Amino acid sequence: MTLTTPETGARRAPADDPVLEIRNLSVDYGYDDDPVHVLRDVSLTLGRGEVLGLAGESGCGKSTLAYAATRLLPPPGLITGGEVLFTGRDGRKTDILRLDDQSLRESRWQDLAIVFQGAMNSLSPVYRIGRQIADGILAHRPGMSKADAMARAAEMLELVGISPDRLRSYPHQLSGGMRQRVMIAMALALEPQVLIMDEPTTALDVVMQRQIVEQIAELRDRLGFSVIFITHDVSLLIEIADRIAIMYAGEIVEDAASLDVYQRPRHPYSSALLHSFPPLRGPRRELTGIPGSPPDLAKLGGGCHFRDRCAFAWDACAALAPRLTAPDVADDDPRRTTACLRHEPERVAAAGFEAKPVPAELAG
Ligand SMILES: Nc1ncnc2c1ncn2[C@@H]1O[C@H](COP(=O)(O)OP(=O)(O)OP(=O)(O)O)[C@@H](O)[C@H]1O
Repeated sequence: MTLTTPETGARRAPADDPVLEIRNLSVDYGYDDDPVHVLRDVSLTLGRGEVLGLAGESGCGKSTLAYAATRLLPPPGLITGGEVLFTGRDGRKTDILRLDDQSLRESRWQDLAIVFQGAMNSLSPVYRIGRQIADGILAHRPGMSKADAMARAAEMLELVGISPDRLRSYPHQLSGGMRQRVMIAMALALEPQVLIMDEPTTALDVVMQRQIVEQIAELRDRLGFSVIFITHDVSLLIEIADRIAIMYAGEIVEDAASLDVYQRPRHPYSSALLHSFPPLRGPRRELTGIPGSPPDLAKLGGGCHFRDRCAFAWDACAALAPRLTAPDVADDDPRRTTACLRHEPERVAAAGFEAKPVPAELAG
């Protein structure tokens, strides 16, 4: 699989032409006096044509981010701050969080489409899939004839590698992998510029996962849309993503080019996560897992939230919250960021703690 642009064959430069900018997004769950701050000041930029992977253990807030950024967050979730700026093909920026209902309905699926976890189970069992895809198209293109919508549905099925004969199939006549492809076909039918995929392959076996990931990469190369691909399996992201953001306890802790995350992780959590999943290809890595479990977001204190599970933590980590900064490693890509006090020696020293060097494992 290639991570190349169709026009130039060059690897994409990250985010110098942003299509989606999530800035300081914060989300609480609960309306009472003691809500849980699930996302805190999360910022992420998706470049045009880029595949951005978002990885982290279960419960770190990946789905919350996807739902909040698309204004699909169900109660008791509440967006408490931030912006989600979408840049259209004409260069105009709109803040999705501030769109009125009508504009939001128009924007959804046309600008930004979503395939959620278990989406394949949301197909109606009583209608043939051709009708379901065509209905989705007609909801946004009321002037289109039914025949044209059905022709478009056939075209979309072909695009995701399903024979148009299957237009007349009911969902139960398709395998799980085919149903998930139907959902991808539906999401792409209105030619959105951004596709958000939340664990789109988790329910599928490894072979099917791989086929679907390869297909998304191929479609992206062909059609030029941008993707946020969410998964807990960072190895899968190495296969598809140009850039990877690693989330932990509701915050981004590392954001870098995919190969940099894979070969040169700078955050102890990224490194630990890489050692939790077998790579899909390439040399085998020792699988060590991550000791302990993620913190309860309702009981987060100060300092670094990963410190109890981190092999490199020291007393500064209990007192200071790390900030996303350029890693303290010579010759690193200046655009990459990580949130670990090992990379903030001056701040640590200024706060009166001993500054510790970046360990060799995180400086390679
Ligand atoms: N409806 C809700 N009410 C209260 N807390 C919630 C609700 N939904 C999610 N949460 C909490 O928000 C946090 C983030 O959940 P979220 O589903 O976004 O994480 P995730 O990283 O996508 O996990 P997974 O990979 O399991 O989907 C979790 O700690 C979860 O307990």
